[in-house]
Amino acid sequence: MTMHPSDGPLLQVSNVNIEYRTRERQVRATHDVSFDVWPGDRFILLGPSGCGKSSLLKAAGGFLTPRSGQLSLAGSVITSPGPERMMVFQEFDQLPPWKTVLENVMFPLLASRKASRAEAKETALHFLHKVGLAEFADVMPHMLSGGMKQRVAIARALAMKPRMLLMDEPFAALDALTRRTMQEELLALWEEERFTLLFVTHSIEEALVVGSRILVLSPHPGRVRAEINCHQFGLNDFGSEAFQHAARHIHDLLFPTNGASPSPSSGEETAYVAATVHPS
Ligand SMILES: Nc1ncnc2c1ncn2[C@@H]1O[C@H](COP(=O)(O)OP(=O)(O)OP(=O)(O)O)[C@@H](O)[C@H]1O
Repeated sequence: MTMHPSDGPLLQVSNVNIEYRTRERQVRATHDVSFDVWPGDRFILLGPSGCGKSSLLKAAGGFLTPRSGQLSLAGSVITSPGPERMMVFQEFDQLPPWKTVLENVMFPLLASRKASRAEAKETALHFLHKVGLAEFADVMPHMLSGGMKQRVAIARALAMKPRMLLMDEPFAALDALTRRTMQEELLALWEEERFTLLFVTHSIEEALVVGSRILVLSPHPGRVRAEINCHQFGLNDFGSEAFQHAARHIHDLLFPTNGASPSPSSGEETAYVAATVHPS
């Protein structure tokens, strides 16, 4: 990581409107979404199905262009995918099945000409070791469990030393225990590598555990509902009163009752979560 926090946000998302147009219809996925991700942030996009989380992640990845507004990485407008933004998806089939685990991790390093074959192998083995899979380097992906495949995908992304790691519900298809372990491992990797993370989830608990900041989105089209600081929570806080309170608070933001706008900044709530709520 070469950027210093004083250099400004790493990712700037400004008034982004994303639309999909098919022959039959036009779908507005996001409306006027703005947020900043700073170097070293673990920034979460949280919201119900259809609020445009994946669309925003794809736009940050350079896989789609917003109808209006813009996304910039370190001041340069994002117009296409690039090796400095690596993506990890939810699906277990993101690893080409004809390549071994090692070849899978080496592939982006070789394809982007970032490393010679020997360097790529060394880096790939280093990151496979970090995710606990060095012994599986010569195995084919179909012989791995879902969690192991996700670990390979994470190793493959981190091996590129990206400026930003983009993760689209990477643990959503895993069983609860594996999901918890993977969250733990991701946080341990972050402690070591301090990468900048943009992470999509629809789980409030996962957002609070994995994130340092949460952008809460409301659906149809996706709008910013609130921004919440949550760096104080870790895996050991799951059952704590403060954690439960923060989770309830986010739940109320996502599902306001009687159309009322919840007020997060009143009284005792501020002791648990620092939030900026945006008017609906
Ligand atoms: N390729 C596409 N063509 C047309 N509409 C799309 C396309 N991709 C997404 N959409 C629509 O855009 C909206 C936002 O979708 P998106 O996948 O970004 O939301 P999401 O919050 O990630 O949802 P989920 O949690 O269900 O994945 C939805 O209404 C969806 O139907």
